[in-house]
Amino acid sequence: YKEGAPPIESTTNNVEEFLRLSAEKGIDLKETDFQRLLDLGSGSSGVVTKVLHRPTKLVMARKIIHLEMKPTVRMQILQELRILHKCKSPYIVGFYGAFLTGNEINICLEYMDAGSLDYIYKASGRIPEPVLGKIGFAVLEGLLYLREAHKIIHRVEPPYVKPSNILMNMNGDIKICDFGVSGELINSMANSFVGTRSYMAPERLEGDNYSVQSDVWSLGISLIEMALGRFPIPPEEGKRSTPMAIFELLGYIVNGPPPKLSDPSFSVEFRDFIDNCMIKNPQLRPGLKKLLLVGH
Ligand SMILES: CCOC(=O)c1ccc2n[nH]cc2c1
Repeated sequence: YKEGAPPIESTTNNVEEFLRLSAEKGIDLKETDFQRLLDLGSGSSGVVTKVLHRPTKLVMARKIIHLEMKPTVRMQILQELRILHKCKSPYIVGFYGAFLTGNEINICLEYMDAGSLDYIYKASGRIPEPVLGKIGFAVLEGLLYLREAHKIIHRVEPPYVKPSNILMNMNGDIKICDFGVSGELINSMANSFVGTRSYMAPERLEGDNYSVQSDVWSLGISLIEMALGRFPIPPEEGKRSTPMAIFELLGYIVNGPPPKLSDPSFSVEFRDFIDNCMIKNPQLRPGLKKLLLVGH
């Protein structure tokens, strides 16, 4: 980077560039080096802001998680987040590093300038099948990478595969973020966890032990949501006078038929792919590798 050069927006090798620079010049991330540029939203796990890291002129997404926690837990969380330095995949949002400010954990991530897919589908109406195919492929590859390369299976809750956790940039890259690498972070957030258990697979809602297949269910219901432009439970929104309450919705997921993409404007192959993701019995639901084969 050169003094006075424009901020470096999102290109996929930013993280390597940053890590080279920071190693070379001994730069470590600290609060005073950041300039806030724009609020990106607050997800289930924290407030995210577009920031400029002045020393490297890199634009980043900084996620701030406020946690009242004992110093030992804080150090444990930072230690666990270091795993993210090793997560290098075209399907996983890049990680620049993390640091503490008071009672907050600051996680600095690759900035994805097209935003999250829940924002995108809400802005564009529905997402066309060819794009949904790319999304499905990217998420499956990302999950497979996390599981194979780092033995990270998504921990208990919240479900990580949902449209707000799938990000896109103007290069057309699709990456997942917010996967549960830090057990302590998840535990600390568990009681402050609010929101969308509705992406959770029926077996998880019934408290069965975690199965990796649960992410497949979450992917399926996310793809239907992006295909239809609305969360697919209850099936026909129009027929109801009142919106379904969350406990009714969870009961429906556990006891009702699985959501289906029956719209004939989608190919038979895609609808079969979705039906496979939405098989209620996790033993019968296909795994990541099988679905990646189906996809081709
Ligand atoms: C509201 C939840 O948004 C996020 O978690 C998040 C994470 C990394 C990002 N890079 N660019 C945009 C991002 C957004």
